[in-house]
Amino acid sequence: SDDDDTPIVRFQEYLRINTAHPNPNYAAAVSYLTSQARSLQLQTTVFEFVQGKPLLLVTWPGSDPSLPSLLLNSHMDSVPAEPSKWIHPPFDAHKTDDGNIFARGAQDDKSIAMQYLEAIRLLKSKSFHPLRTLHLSYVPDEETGGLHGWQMFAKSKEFHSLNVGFMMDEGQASLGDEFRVFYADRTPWNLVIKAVGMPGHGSRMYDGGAMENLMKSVEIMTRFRHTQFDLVKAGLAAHSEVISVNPVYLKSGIPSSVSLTGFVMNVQPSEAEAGFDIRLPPTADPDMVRKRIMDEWAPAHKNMTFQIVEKGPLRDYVGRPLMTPTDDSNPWWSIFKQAVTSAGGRLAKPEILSSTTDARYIRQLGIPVLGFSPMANTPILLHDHNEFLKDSVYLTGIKVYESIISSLSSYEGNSS
Ligand code: MET
Ligand SMILES: [Zn+2]
Ligand SMILES: [Zn+2]
Repeated sequence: SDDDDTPIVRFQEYLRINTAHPNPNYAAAVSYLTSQARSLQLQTTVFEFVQGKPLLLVTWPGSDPSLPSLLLNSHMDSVPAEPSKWIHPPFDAHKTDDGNIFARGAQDDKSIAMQYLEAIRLLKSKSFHPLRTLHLSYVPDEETGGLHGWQMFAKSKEFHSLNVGFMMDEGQASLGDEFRVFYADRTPWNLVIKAVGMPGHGSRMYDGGAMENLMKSVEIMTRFRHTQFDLVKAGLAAHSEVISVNPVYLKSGIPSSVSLTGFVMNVQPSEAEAGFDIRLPPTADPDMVRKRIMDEWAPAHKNMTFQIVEKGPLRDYVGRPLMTPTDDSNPWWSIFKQAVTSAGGRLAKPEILSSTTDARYIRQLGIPVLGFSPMANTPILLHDHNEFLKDSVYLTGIKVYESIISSLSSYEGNSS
């Protein structure tokens, strides 16, 4: 019946596929999206740059395939959810009487994944034909940093052959009436620092233990963190404009029994480590941060070691910061803005995203990318408990993409 095949029901079906780490069910997601795309007579291709991590490309050929194409991206994976902390199970996609659909991924970013397809459905029902070819990409591994997803895709001849002129990726919900739009991200570094020191009896006070060495570093890092956070608190910078340094784990101590009463607590360990989520804005100087880590945060003369995993680029191949122009120098920006307006939407001032998306891998190639998830009047719940999206907000987003796709794909200009 009509009731069990509506845009909302299809959104719920996609949300019920558990693609949360550490075991995202990519096969089920690809299969569902493929069947949706085929039902719209779209072409589908699956790439598998890394075994078990498929990437689905959906294509709506334009009437002039020689023009640079458009790409709308979303990632299939989600961060984990703690079901016991949710008021509705995170993979039930339960819809409340007031229309809120609860699911991990409802905002980040399964909404846009399905809105793209629903917008195409509307356009096809109106016999719209794109001039430029439109691609949708459904990618793995975003939440872990994209090393097995977009990092590989962006380097591939398969991507190059798509001749992408402009791309859109995920954005973030907006508390107010205006949609938010992002022209840059911060780049993540994962930093692990390790300290070693003399082990000893738990009752002894001595200098240079591993825990002490680690904690001294953590103090120094905390001071740096405050210099950055103070700028934000004083209103001198946005979160996205400073370098964030946040501890995400501490690990040390003698592995021992589970019960506290039977727990050995009288050995000072000989090794201790801490992990940090660091985010660098596009204008940050990575060498300054590397130098600080070497000289102050994990200095070799204090027997400390460190490892940085740089999850993605900070600059494009010419050495410019990864920022997409949001002025008249970028025709895609003007078309996008006009398309949102003509769908009845309003845009907030363009921002840098304080978190990170796969867009950095595509901006590195010199291709303009805007981050956008049309969710106005919505609490920002990505990665949080009880992530939800209201049905009416979701449906409005489909109309917004209908306008965006129709405008962008009709653009005749020959600028890439
Ligand atoms: C660690 S790479 C980025 C993953 C995720 N989008 C985040 O911002 O945390
Ligand atoms: Zn996301
Ligand atoms: Zn996320």
